[in-house]
Amino acid sequence: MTYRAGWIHYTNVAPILDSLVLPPDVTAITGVPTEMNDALLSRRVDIANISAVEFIRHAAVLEALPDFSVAVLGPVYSVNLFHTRPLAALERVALTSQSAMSVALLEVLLRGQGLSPVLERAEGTAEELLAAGFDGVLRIGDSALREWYGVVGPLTPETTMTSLPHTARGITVTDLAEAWFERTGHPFVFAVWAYHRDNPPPAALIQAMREARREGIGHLAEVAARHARKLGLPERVVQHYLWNFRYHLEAPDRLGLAEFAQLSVPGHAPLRFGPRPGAAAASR
Ligand SMILES: C=C(O[C@@H]1C=C(C(=O)O)C=C[C@H]1O)C(=O)O
Repeated sequence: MTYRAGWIHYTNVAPILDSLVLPPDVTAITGVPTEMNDALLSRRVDIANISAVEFIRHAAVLEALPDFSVAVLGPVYSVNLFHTRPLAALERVALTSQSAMSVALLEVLLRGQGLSPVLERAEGTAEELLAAGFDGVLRIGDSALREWYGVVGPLTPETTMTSLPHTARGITVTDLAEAWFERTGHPFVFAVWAYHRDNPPPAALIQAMREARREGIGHLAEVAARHARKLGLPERVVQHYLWNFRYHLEAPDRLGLAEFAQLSVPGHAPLRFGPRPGAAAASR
């Protein structure tokens, strides 16, 4: 039987997905996070890199690969709240319909500070929505990275990604993963590779994904150069953006995930992960 994968193919997963050679009998479709979340939950696909909050919400039926994540420790650059007033004064915030995870993170961060602006779904660029009367706009993925750089860039030979300002031209960019780090000291996990517990992926697919990730990370400069051209961003920006991700769901990432799970879905079912690489061989 064919095993169906659903990939969120933002630039941040390029180091895993770009060199992936699917084994025979595995097919793949692509889409934005909310589409892939739905596709997995309604079983239109069998495995997907989904918003981690959906994995938490459906922990009773889902399991995740033990060593794959889209996570960061500190800024992520592509999950941004663009705002024209201080956070405490926000009244009306536009949310993208592409995202589940970042919306949940924004809610946790706002609630943690006792803030409750009106949150509304609305599509458009940050500058369009700010001009349309929103005082905050949440954006994710490639367009958020581009818009961030458009507001706070350009890099000069003397500056680095981390030294760029947070405010320029009257717009402040709050990087939600950086805000999470400041609050918790932990990484933030945006996505995990999840599947229904009764339908785990074939070993050949997991193996192919691990090989693809090794290849991608080993050739990060080339991956970054290719995507920089597509995005219309300097290579330096995309290279920094990509090396900054944590793709292996390591112990610190799991800590961050568990902490977020407790805050966002109190009383959730235990989070389950498939066997770690080499676990079967080691226990024989
Ligand atoms: C960091 C990002 O992570 C993505 C954000 C997601 C979400 O907000 O629901 C889901 C999957 C992640 O790969 C990003 O795309 O900017």
